[in-house]
Amino acid sequence: MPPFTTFADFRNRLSDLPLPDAAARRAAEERNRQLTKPPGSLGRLEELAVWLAGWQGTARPRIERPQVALFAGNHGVARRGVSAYPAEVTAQMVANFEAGGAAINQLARIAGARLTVRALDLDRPTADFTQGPAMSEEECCAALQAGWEALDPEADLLVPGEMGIGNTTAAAALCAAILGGEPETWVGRGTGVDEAGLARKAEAVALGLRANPSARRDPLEALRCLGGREIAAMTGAIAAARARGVPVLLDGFICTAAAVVLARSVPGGLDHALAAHRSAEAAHGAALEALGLDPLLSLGLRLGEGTGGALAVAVLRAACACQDGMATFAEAGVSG
Ligand SMILES: O=C(O)c1ccc[n+]([C@@H]2O[C@H](COP(=O)([O-])O)[C@@H](O)[C@H]2O)c1
Ligand SMILES: Cc1cc2nc[nH]c2cc1C
Repeated sequence: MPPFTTFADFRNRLSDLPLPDAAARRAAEERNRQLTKPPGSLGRLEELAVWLAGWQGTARPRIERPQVALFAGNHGVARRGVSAYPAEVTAQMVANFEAGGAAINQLARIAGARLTVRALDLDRPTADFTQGPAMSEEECCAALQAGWEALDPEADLLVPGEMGIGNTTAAAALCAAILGGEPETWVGRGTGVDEAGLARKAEAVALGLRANPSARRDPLEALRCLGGREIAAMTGAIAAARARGVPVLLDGFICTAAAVVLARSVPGGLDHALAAHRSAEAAHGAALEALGLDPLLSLGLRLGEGTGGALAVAVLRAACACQDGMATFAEAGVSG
């Protein structure tokens, strides 16, 4: 397939989306009813098994090849004192991911997930969005395309992850433009900024909305004007997974902002996604609520990198193990 170079190409690629298999869902519900437990006693695990059954087209779904697709990008807005860390940390952490020394390397390993890392033009930060658009449509499409291509054709579950100093400010601006509300309600402590840093973040978001009036008109335009390359790449990867019917576990606030773009630009675009966790970033709960997503975990994480998503793979595996391995009442001779 040719790479998309316009937002229209991107939308076209998502015009005919697969639906979950209703017969497989019913078969999974039927099997679930026969397993040796009181109905509903495995709580959300039961819903997860049925949900996965729909996407995998089988009553006994399994997670065999999960992928954590990690993207890194640099942000012009980082020059405005909106992060507790300098922008060089983005590239330094990419080296750390490649050497196996970051949190996500450990969590992807114990999740049995393949970790792929894609750094996007780190020596060419996006433009400072308080002065005008962060990216051209061409640049934004190149990042969407990089994300689309990063999805492993053999993956049966995707966890998008990100690293980008300053990106909680970009994510806050995206949420404000697409979901509405005041800048102050969307900014949070990120990597750990103080009160003054928080005020600079709110100001940057307010200036960004003023400097980019087109951002409120269209979610992909918001992505171009206020987002960043790693955010656009996550949108592209989540979209590629949707086109292939591969389930997605969303990570923290920045990943959720990338998902907001897709949810609000393509009908049903996020039907294949669950929220892995609610991060400690103040506005993450509100962003999840706007998407109608109820997070699986809440562990106070605020790291990004796909860490919350990688942790939640174990929850999906647990749902599959029970659905597949439990005996039925008839098999076990247990009175139903
Ligand atoms: O995932 C989250 O909810 C999350 C919350 C706070 C910070 N982060 C990570 O921290 C970086 C952004 O923080 P900041 O303060 O530089 O905007 C970026 O690399 C994210 O992966 C991630
Ligand atoms: C050290 C460090 C690691 C990170 N991983 C994701 N975001 C990060 C931000 C910092 C500062």
